[in-house]
Amino acid sequence: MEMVDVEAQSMEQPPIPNSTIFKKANHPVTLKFDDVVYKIKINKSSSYWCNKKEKSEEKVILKGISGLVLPGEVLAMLGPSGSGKTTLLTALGGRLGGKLGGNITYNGKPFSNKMKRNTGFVTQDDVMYPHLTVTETLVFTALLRLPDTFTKEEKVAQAEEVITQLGLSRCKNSIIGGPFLRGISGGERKRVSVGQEMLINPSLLFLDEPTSGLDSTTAQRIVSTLWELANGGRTIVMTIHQPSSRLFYMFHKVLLLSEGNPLYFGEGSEVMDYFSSVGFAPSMAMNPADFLLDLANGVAPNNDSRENQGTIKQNLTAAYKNNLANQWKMEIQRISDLPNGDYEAADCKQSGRWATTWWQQFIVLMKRGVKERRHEVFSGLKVGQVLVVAVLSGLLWWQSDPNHIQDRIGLFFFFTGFWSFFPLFQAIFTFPQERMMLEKERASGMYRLSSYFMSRTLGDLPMDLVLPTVFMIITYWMSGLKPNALNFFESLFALLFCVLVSQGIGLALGAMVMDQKAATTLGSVIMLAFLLAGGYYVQNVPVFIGWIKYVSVINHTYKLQILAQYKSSDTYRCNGSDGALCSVGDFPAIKDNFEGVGLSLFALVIMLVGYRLVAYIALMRVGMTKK
Ligand SMILES: Nc1ncnc2c1ncn2[C@@H]1O[C@H](COP(=O)(O)OP(=O)(O)OP(=O)(O)O)[C@@H](O)[C@H]1O
Repeated sequence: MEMVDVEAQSMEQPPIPNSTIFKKANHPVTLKFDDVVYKIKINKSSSYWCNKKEKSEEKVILKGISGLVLPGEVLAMLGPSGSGKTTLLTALGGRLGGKLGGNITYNGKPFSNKMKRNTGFVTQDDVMYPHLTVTETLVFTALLRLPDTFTKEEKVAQAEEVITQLGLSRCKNSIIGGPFLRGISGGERKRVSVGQEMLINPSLLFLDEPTSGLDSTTAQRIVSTLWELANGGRTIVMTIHQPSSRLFYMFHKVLLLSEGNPLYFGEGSEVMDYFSSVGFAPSMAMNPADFLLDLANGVAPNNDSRENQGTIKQNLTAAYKNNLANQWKMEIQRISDLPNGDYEAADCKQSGRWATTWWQQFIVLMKRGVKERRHEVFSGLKVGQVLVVAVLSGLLWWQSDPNHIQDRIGLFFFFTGFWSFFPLFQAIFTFPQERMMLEKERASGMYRLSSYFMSRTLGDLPMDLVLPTVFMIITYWMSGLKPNALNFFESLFALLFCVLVSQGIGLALGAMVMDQKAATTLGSVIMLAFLLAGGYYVQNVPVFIGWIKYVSVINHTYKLQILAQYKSSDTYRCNGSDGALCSVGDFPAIKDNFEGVGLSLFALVIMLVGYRLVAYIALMRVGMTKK
């Protein structure tokens, strides 16, 4: 109920007439697509029962689609589920790689980075950070996507203007929300998604099902907004499932698809006449969109027997080829492309592929990350967990006797184990959780991967290092380890090294696997192997498996922890407090740890950099699109 009220209230807002956002398009685009064919290879699943082998097969998703959209026009692509609408939209938006045939041009040129900056793409899922407010979402997008020719104040003003124009003023300070977090309504969220693209004032705008899941009034408002945008000389292409007749008549052009075949392309207002002319007139007055979807499903008026459905689709495909295909091919040839001169010239000034500098991207992404994750980083649960473990271990080892070497090395091993597992499992979710956002933003060329990577890995670092430091202060002094600043800082240094390397392993696993469940399973197996080879449980390892200890972060940091407290020449009373003095260097469980310190430090440095490099390389495949 509350949702409806907010929606209704925001709809009452009148548009501002002198808006720059709704003014004319900067660089109008004529979009032509001729005979677009898209094929994919699919692995035909083998039959379990017949024990057949797996075969790969080519599937044709788009079977020769042509069309033309001029500046000022809205093209709606209709068709049943699976007919190829999203695939075609993605192809036209320059985001589809693979076997794409045919010819797609934008003012006579293929898709380029320049065109990318002039293109908005609103995906079906509204991928946004749930904890940011509407204003924060749009301002951060403006700061990243608008070029440096705008000042920071102008970018913020542009975001404010989009908020007003899209009727979002009443919810501008509300959070976006997500599956488990109540935020703005679905219609408002969709408008924020559109707003993110509007910020760059694109002349070409693609939208995948912008009205799905919305009530007809909200859908009407969104399509009206798009219609107004088209009026300013923009070229708008959208997919839509089942528009009401009110909406249908707002589309300048309509493309009807069925199983990848075009059944109609042309003026929306002429579609009913066309189908009547080829023998398919509705038997009663009905919403044209319903009628078209029936036809695309092979359901003709007064004839819905299943056997005829295939034949009807074939007839409609043939009718399109005979009546419309050539006509549109000629039209595509006839319509001359808009000159690109001023656009190219303007673009030359904005050199390079990115709207902003590396440093600006880094700073904005860092600020956005801190805002989005403030609740997570300062989570009471996380801090509480660390404090409880610190106090508990401090109590268990309370003022431990220095002569009880076995107890003490147990404590060092516990430090190391806990601070390997904890940061690894925190870091492992980082990239799988952000995958959709990264894909969306990288596809629209918002920032470099390196600036994102650095901001994401450095952003939480202070807090990531504060927690182990607090842990060490509590446990170190409670357990009565050497009361000396040098020893304390050496132990702390070893612990922080362990945290950073384990974090790197988590980041790399998450980025490589990109699946939270699989990554955690893999992470626990790897860490368990490192723990077992850590040098505490077993010292006499068979040679063929002994190499594990060289790659075990736990083994190297455990060694540093021991060295922070003991020298091999130190002595202890080996038979209780009155016993004889023995050398620590001879203590069986640690005697091997007094050698190879340099090697351990070197191995840790390599791991510190190496795992992050692996994570970076693994991320390079995310958001890779055709250019
Ligand atoms: N990468 C892929 N692998 C396998 N099948 C694919 C792939 N991409 C597309 N398809 C298939 O291509 C067809 C068209 O998909 P597409 O998503 O374009 O349809 P759609 O008309 O947008 O459907 P919907 O309205 O349900 O979103 C579907 O049968 C889909 O399963």
